[in-house]
Amino acid sequence: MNENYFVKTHALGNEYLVFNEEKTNFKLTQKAIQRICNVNFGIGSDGILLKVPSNKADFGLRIFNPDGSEAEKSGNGLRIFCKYIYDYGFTYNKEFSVETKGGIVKAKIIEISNGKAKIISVEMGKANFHSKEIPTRFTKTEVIGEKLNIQDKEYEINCVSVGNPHCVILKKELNIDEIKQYGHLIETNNYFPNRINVQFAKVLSRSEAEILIWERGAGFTLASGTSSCAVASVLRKRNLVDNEVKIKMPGGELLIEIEDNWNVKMTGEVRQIAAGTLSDELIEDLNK
Ligand SMILES: N[C@H](CCC[C@H](N)C(=O)O)C(=O)O
Repeated sequence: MNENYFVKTHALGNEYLVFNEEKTNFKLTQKAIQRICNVNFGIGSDGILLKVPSNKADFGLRIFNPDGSEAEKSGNGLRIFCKYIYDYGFTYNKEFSVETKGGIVKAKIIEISNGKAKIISVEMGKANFHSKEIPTRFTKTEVIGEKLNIQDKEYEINCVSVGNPHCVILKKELNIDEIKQYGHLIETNNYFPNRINVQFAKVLSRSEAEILIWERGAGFTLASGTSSCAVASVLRKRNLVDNEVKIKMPGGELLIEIEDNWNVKMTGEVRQIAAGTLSDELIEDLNK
């Protein structure tokens, strides 16, 4: 593998660039991440995944949002990373563990097509509703059905961590303009010290929900794995769904399974878009 080699892969239209820390000769500073993720001055991406060493799991992963902030976890990012690990021969096993800042997860390659991983499932860990641990500044132990005023709107919010923080709002109808207008205001609201990912969710049945996503540090995205896990957990907590929930997003669908002890499992597709090498000129600019 060349120096500064990257792979660009999408999971339901949520795209990430994967780099191997051992093979990069530039520093992934906040400015470098913003530049690489910018479609005009860089490659363009919803985030960056960096393969790093781990002494607790088979592989280590760091996840960066396009604004340069670091995320504890990413569901689509994890499936994309696992595909990279399998496709590029870092392991021949179909099951392995990955350490993220938001905990260690177990991944399983479920379907292989032409020798490449296509469907992957990840045991994402436990959904955590404890408001301080999410974290939120609400004084109640759990933030389920709490009121949050944002300008002219009064939202009823439900907060959960699946390794990273989420704020789920149940809706009768989903409106893209509304999440684009209010998403950032909720993300950066004073109640959320580490900012927060935001979802609007419409329940379709006991086994299906449709969602829109506003991601912390990224904005409106077509799909999000941890968002799907967060919504399914909140809907289960409110007893609006059963243990298996199909989450429909603008970019596609994920299957989320919630065990009675709040262990969350996510299964879905991943497809590679391109692979290549960053140019010397870009590296020169990144190292400036
Ligand atoms: N923006 C998220 C990380 C990416 C999550 C998303 N892309 C996913 O698939 O889970 C955060 O700051 O927590």
